[in-house]
Amino acid sequence: MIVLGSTGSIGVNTLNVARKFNLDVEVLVAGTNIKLLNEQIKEFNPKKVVIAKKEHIKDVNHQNVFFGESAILDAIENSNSKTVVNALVGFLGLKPTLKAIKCGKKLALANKESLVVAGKFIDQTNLSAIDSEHFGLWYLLQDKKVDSMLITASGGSFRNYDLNDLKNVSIKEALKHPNWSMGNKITIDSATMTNKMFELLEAKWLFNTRKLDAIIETKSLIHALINFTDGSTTAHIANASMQLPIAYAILGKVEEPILKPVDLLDVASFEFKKIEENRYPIWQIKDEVLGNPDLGVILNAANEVAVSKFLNNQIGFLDVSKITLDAINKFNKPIINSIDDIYEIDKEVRNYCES
Ligand SMILES: NC(=O)C1=CN([C@@H]2O[C@H](COP(=O)(O)OP(=O)(O)OC[C@H]3O[C@@H](n4cnc5c(N)ncnc54)[C@H](OP(=O)(O)O)[C@@H]3O)[C@@H](O)[C@H]2O)C=CC1
Ligand SMILES: CC(=O)[C@@H](O)[C@H](O)COP(=O)(O)O
Ligand SMILES: [Mn+2]
Repeated sequence: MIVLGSTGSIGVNTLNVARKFNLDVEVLVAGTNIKLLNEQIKEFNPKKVVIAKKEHIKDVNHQNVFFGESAILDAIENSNSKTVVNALVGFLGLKPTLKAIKCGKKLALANKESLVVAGKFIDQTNLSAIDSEHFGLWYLLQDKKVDSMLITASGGSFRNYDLNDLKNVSIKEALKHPNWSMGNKITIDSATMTNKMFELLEAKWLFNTRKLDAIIETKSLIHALINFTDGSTTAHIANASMQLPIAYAILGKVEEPILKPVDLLDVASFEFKKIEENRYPIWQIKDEVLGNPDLGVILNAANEVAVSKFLNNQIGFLDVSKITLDAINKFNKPIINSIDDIYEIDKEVRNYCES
């Protein structure tokens, strides 16, 4: 298989699954963590490696190293592998998603931004999503009439902070997720609840319904619930590890043990909470965004600019949601008829939010 983003949180978990099931790794794609990449090269012996920057090529212990976006696309096109795992973060993942689909590859898609911005143009015939909540929904779906679907949120790094303190929180505090170990960008998305907004859009495209909502479950052990028309509700419960969703997305069927089952006596109790708009201002636009999923490209572009500014110490935590809400207010009627429209609007929104 090809692993895009092999040095990230999902990438490393993907290679853990590859090790466990003895899967062949033909191409590794990484950004700037060359030390970890070199360890991965040594263990998995890929035929080709792609990195972000030309100046790092000399540090990579491999004969066949390329760099940049077009090299990622070429690597997908010229590979023998049937499966591509896209664990890149952000808008950068969209072109590789489209290329993998065009080349007829099976796509294990962690890069949720691809669906957020371009869900209506993404052919899902050979696609499996790598996201704990959507894996949960997929696992729960059975041949019964579904009324609605619920995904859960942890509440993020600041779920217990006094609201008055949110103005001055540090980057270090924001990166302390209560339950999951993930990359920086998604950890901030989780703290603002934008990750859950993305996941509602992701679910809309994956399951073709708008009867969707999210609630907080503080232990991240219940990932998804389905309300069936008959009045029953089922819940997907699993320990917080991405190895289960990744294994299913790559292998389709898994009969070996992957995780230890949750010990409910040990857990003792669950706590559920409403997602409040005063703590998570982004939640004000939930219905608007679900009602018009084309807003996903605006939401994503503004959020990427804002999160990057926050992580570079240029703005405060509360400004992240402010920038995103302002962009949604400004670009509230996007006209999107093609993938090219998406690249154009993405650029326009980024320019607006940067200025
Ligand atoms: N982490 C999780 O548990 C979950 C993540 N997701 C989604 O999966 C995706 C990945 O998340 P996560 O693994 O946490 O993110 P990380 O930040 O941990 O990893 C991102 C990966 O992309 C690589 N990368 C970044 N920029 C470039 C570039 N220009 N060229 C090539 N490679 C690049 C990074 O390389 P390097 O580090 O070497 O610079 C790294 O390997 C996101 O879309 C996220 O929303 C979804 C559900 C759960
Ligand atoms: C592991 C995973 O799927 C993440 O998307 C996770 O859900 C993020 O945590 P939050 O529930 O805090 O957004
Ligand atoms: Mn998730």
